[in-house]
Amino acid sequence: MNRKFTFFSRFIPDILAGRKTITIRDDSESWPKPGELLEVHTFEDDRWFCQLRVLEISPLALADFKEEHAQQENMSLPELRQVIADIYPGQDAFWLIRFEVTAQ
Ligand SMILES: CC(=O)Nc1ccn([C@@H]2O[C@H](CO)[C@@H](O)[C@H]2O)c(=O)n1
Repeated sequence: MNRKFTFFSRFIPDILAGRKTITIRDDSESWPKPGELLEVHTFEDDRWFCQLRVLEISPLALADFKEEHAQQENMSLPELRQVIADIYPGQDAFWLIRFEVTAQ
């Protein structure tokens, strides 16, 4: 049984088109392992929208966010910093999860 993972629905188009290939999460979502398949649902209404394979999970501090990470989110670096500050106010230690879409 593959585990469930959620994204805010505003990111669905970028994920399905392969423009967003990473997500940055806190410790509570640091459990995915490379190779694992995730059944991905919307955060808002729990609707399945794709399956992802985890390619990499690695620690990433706020101070180490780079343009390269923003590109993999299909955002500018200031946008990415703002998104993270909105979702995770006051936090500075994260996990980078890199993925590929395996079904949609
Ligand atoms: C419950 C909960 O935290 N859900 C999240 C958390 C994060 N993200 C996105 O991952 C990237 C880096 O965080 C950004 O694109 C975020 O918007 C998301 O879609 N859903």
